Amino acid sequence: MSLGGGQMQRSRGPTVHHHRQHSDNFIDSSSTDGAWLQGAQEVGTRLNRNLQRGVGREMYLDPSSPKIRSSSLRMMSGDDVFAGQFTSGLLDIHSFDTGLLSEMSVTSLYEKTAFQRHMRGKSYDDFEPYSSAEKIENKSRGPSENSLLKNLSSDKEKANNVAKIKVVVRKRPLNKKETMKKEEDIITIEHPSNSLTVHETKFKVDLTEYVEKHDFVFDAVLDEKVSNDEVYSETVQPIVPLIFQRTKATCFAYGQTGSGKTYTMQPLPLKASQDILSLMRYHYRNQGFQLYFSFFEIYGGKLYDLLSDRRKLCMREDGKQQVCIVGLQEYKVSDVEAIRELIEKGSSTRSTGTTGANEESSRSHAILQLVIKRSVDGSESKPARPVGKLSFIDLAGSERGADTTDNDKQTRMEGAEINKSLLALKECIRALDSDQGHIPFRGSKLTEVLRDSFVGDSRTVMISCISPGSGSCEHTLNTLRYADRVKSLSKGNTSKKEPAPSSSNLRESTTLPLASPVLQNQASFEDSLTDAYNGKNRFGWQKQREREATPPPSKVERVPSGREESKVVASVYTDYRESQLVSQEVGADENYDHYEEKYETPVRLAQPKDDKTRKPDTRGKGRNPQDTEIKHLNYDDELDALLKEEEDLVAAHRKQVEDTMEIVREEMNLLVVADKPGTKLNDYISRLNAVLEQKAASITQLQTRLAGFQKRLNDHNVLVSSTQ
Ligand SMILES: Nc1ncnc2c1ncn2[C@@H]1O[C@H](COP(=O)(O)OP(=O)(O)OP(=O)(O)O)[C@@H](O)[C@H]1O
Repeated sequence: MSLGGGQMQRSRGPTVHHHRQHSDNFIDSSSTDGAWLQGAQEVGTRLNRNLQRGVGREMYLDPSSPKIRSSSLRMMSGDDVFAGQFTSGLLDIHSFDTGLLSEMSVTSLYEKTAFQRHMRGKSYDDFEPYSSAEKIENKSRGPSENSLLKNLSSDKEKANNVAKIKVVVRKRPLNKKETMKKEEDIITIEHPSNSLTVHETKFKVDLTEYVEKHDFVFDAVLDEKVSNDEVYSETVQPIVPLIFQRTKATCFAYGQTGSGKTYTMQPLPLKASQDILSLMRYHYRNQGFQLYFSFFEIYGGKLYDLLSDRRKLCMREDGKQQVCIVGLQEYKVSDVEAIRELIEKGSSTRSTGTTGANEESSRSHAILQLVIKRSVDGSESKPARPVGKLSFIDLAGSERGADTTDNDKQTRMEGAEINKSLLALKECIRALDSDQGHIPFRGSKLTEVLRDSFVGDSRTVMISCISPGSGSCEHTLNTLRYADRVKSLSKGNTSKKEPAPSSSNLRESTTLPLASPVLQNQASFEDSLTDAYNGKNRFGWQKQREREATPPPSKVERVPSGREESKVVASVYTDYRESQLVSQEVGADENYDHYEEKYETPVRLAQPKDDKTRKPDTRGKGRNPQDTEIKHLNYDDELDALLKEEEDLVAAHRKQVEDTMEIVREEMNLLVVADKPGTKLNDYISRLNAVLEQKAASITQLQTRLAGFQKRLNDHNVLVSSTQ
């Protein structure tokens, strides 16, 4: 097997690691600041210092989150260090004035094919993604843009083949802590097949060490040498053009604390914004598209606006079951610089805490949304209505629920909430991918908020982040199993079972080809509408048109475009009272783009699991209670199966411990009898004790998880009985 990335080292020597990406607090422990905005965002951090000074001080004084430690504090404490220091990248940004550049026609862009090149391995520097991106935009024919336009030029048919769910795994390099602890890199990656193997060290009952291999296959597997730019071109870039065609796309990172979720997610929105703005500027020029930005977090089941002093938000459902986030500030943005500032501002306000694995660990799910709107007649003077949405979710660490070392009440509550939402998210994705009529979005706040991303023409990209160290083996396997389950039900593979661990069980890839999402060659927006009307859009375009007469959301802050003004805008905050009133109005008017047709869709008749060809009936309006019951039963069955699996796991572990203890007792008896000077009996006993402790710890963890499952099952039953 050719080893991509970190070769597993069975020797105990220092493990070689790659350190291609800039990270102050990675490997070099002298600095531990920065998570969401780390490394590549230093430039922005410096630029945004004034903004932080002006508005950041009260943000972390929220009494409802006593454990929250805002990174604003730390950033502000470093003012002296950064004052007046700008990198050349930043100066480069300012040396360009996009407004003065003449716009290049799409045709001429296509002619510049010599400039088109594949992003992988040749992308612009990770250290200054924003400045580089800005330069590319201004040059009008940089790789990012051309890559996008290339997508646009391909056959439209292929767009329909873009997988609804794409599961990508990213492995980070060993960090300094792991290296110091002499942890081995236990992940090997094989590139052409996108397969990955976890080498888990285990002990037989006679305490002989052996390695168990767990093989997985995903849509893409990215090793520690892959840059953030490459991550972007592999994950989000292909779906950017689709959001101009009424697609709701969601990209989220999943994985244990410290595995690189924030590091991975943080640059993506900005890169996506860059591409969106380029498309608006060149491909959809003068078609009235506008880009809106919002950023909030879900912490302990509550919503907070990260761009508005962590103001508490409420989620309400209107009469048509549309979710409105009351009070959420949306910013109209028209240049990358403004977006960067907003990202920085929101990130510095996010709830973080310190864990053993990560100095600045995210305690919340952060949701950053880019909404494309379009004014009714294509002119910017008229109110805009939402067209498509791209949501980025940086999830809290996946292992929080099983975190037994940090088990104060608040952490346990955080863990319970996080577990609940992760399970609910998985259920929604699975339902979504198997075209089920019923999407269980009520399972958690997270999925409720993302409700409109789970209906209609949606796309989901899941980036599973894993730590390579042997000390994280169990969490890594959990992450990969979660990812595997999300993927395994997609496109004809209904197996829920994870592969039996062995060295030769590499499964066939369940993935679809990584087709570029494609739009019609130089298609106009009107062309897209025609396609939607012809049945490609499950929302029903007719209704959409009727609703277009509805006034637009008045909660949107009108942001003047241009670099100078954008800074002002980023720090403008409307009066709380006013925004509440306006937001409530918005909710009442239901003037957000509604896709109520989908929500009113009757739950379809349960179909045989192997019948993949039948499509759900999304046209009728009637609701058959019997069908609903069947659906709920199916959902119950799934949860029961999950629970059963978990119980079996616990039982298996318990049995293993009992067997081991039995053997230990027998062995000890023999050894005690045979003990003579030099038999190293004590060594032997302490090794046995270590094994027992390890087993006991994993049983405790499993029991905690089991309790979580049971609670969710109860919640679920309550929910089912209340909806019946
Ligand atoms: N691919 C990578 N290359 C270099 N450094 C990385 C990479 N991934 C993560 N890191 C570093 O690892 C540390 C932890 O990463 P990060 O904060 O993104 O983890 P996380 O999964 O978001 O954790 P949490 O769930 O606790 O918030 C950071 O210092 C980050 O710079």
